[in-house]
Amino acid sequence: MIEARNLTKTYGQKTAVNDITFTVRPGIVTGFLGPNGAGKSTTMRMIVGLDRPTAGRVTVNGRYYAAHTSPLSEVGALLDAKAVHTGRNAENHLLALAATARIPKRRVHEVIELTGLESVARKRVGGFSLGMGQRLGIAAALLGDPQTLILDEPINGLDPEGVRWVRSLVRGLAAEGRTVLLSSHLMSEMAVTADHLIVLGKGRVIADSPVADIIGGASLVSVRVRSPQASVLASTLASPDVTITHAEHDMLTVTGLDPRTIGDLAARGGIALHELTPISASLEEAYLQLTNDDVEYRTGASARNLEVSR
Ligand SMILES: Nc1ncnc2c1ncn2[C@@H]1O[C@H](COP(=O)(O)OP(=O)(O)OP(=O)(O)O)[C@@H](O)[C@H]1O
Repeated sequence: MIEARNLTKTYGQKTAVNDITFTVRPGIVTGFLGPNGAGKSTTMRMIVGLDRPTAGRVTVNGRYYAAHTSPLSEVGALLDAKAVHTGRNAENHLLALAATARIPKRRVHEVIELTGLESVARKRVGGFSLGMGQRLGIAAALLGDPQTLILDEPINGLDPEGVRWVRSLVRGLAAEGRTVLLSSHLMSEMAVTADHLIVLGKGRVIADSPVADIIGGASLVSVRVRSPQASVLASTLASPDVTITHAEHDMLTVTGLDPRTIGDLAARGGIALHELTPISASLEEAYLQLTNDDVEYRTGASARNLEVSR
């Protein structure tokens, strides 16, 4: 369990993390989200003692990271996959890490196998692709067989097979009762990997809820309506705040009215309905609604008009 209480970090005038309190529980995957610069990496670094809080505290299983007798066996972290000695080969990198933490050599070979690095284990890390570097970072995080895992953008650079592998790995680790904190900007992946989300915005916690609640809390995106009199229905529903797309000859997609109002207006006009389906928001849409006021670095209006899949 990771417990942050009134955790704050300032760099000069900049408040990167602003008085945040949260608990990351064992047995589930907790996603850590937020726009660029929201404070996720700073928080993760404070959890593993790489940054000292300006105020407040964060503990893992009731103790500060540094107070654990064998920190690598308590907490495994992937924070910056590039932070390795590029001249070493992967196996030697892991052997060196294992030696400092009195972890047996056998475990190095286990994590190499677990992360699919067998064929490149004797290759220089400097020549690794982004994806292989990520796998090596995950191997290092797993080395001490820790109860708690903190993975900052672990799927960055991974191919679809690698992404799926990380998903089943973290879900498996959580199912074993471990605590897993995972950050990613890929919402579609978070939606299928995480059970719970903590969302930061400008250094504050703006949501701390199960994934389903965050999606459920977003406003309805649209309603799919089928009617043999679709054109008549479209004129009945038309108003300045309503957008209607005539997708197929008998199907409309309506934005700006809820299903009940559409049903009532159709009944009043004597129009038969064959389907009335609310289309709920995807996690990406829910996330964008949630963080709308907390985006520090905006790319322009087009960033809000992402084509989303559901
Ligand atoms: N060492 C530092 N010195 C000064 N400012 C810093 C330092 N580290 C982080 N910051 C600032 O603190 C804020 C939070 O940064 P942080 O890297 O924690 O955000 P993040 O949520 O991880 O972002 P991203 O998604 O881009 O990785 C940013 O405004 C960043 O510029």
